[in-house]
Amino acid sequence: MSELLDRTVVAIGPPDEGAMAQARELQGRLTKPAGSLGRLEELSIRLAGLARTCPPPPVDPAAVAVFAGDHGVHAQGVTPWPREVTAQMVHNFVTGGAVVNAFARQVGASVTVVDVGVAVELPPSPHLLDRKVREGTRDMTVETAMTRDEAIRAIEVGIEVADRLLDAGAHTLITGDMGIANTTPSAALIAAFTGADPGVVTGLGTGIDSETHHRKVEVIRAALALHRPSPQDPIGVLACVGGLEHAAITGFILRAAARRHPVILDGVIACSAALVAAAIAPESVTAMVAGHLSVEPGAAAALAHLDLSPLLDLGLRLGEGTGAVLALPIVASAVRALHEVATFDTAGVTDAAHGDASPDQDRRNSSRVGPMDGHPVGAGPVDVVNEP
Ligand SMILES: Cc1cc2ncn([C@H]3O[C@H](COP(=O)(O)O)[C@@H](O)[C@H]3O)c2cc1C
Ligand SMILES: O=C(O)c1cccnc1
Repeated sequence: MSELLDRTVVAIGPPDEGAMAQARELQGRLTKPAGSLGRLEELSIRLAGLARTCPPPPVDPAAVAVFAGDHGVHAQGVTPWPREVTAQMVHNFVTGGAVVNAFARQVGASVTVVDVGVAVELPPSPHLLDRKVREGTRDMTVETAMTRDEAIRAIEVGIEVADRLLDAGAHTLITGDMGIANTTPSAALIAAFTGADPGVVTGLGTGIDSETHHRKVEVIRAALALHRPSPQDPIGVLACVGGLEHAAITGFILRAAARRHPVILDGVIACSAALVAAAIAPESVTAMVAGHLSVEPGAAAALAHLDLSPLLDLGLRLGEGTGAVLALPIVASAVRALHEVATFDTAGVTDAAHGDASPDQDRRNSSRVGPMDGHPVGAGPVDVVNEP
């Protein structure tokens, strides 16, 4: 591996059972029926285990990193879009015009754009991190997409970007990607790690006809037959059939896990990179939050393999980080509940389990539930309860 990657992997540890037990117990005391927040309760407990404290820190601020790279396998006709669109979209990201920019503004997340392997030289921009490892991968049906060294250097780019964003104050990281043809290496990685047939985990990407889909599946079969990558050697798999942005996202996830911050996964590209991260460091899964379920069939296969369930299912098939950004307010709300919701004892609400509402008037008046006490009902305008 490399010194930086080694250090990152060694720092990844198990969830803190004590903090999880505390969060579970606190969820049971909040003024709501036990279990009524469904999967948000499980999520809050998991995030307490990750942070080793209950309640875990608020998820804001959040930062998206969009890793961009090109793909040699584009030459095999696996996508209708010309390769130039990767560079053109990078320009769109840095000028704030892509979907991920709009969605990130909606939720108050920052967007950082990283060139880890775009095939052409990009004009310098104060909004673009130039971390190009090489100008696109090689064609995986002919040779390995990357050398091992290139794959490791791209992983290190992801580690460095995670550090940069966390050091700048981000609490939650969000994965983003851009790379025309990148659903092909994603499906290849997913087939390699899950053992699923490429015909089952390969989707339509940006939108292809059935003839192109057939070709895409055969291209993936050919690459896997050529390299016979072993999941026991995750970096080898990544180098043979992955992409530079997949490698960077792998490093980004590993560093988030090492520093015990949540990382929200976007669609099929992120899910395939998450398989690489989990194969390198199984405990990194603790830090992963599945933002949404991409239409790409490989995403469901990867998430099942990781035992993660997606928060949203909106029929998205875009990438860039869009689905993960949309999930951010849900993750934030899950944590906020542990910080702000009153407990049965402090709020004077009768708990079905104990039947003993606290009648203590002082405590009731200082609780966060019932702040409208004292307002005559129906007598003119009433102050809003929540500050914005
Ligand atoms: C205009 C445009 C914006 C995008 N934003 C994300 N993707 C997404 O689509 C591409 C993967 O699909 P495929 O494997 O079929 O080429 C990636 O660039 C991914 O980020 C886009 C694609 C296009 C065309
Ligand atoms: O799931 C994704 O992220 C995705 C799906 C189709 C095309 N690009 C990205």
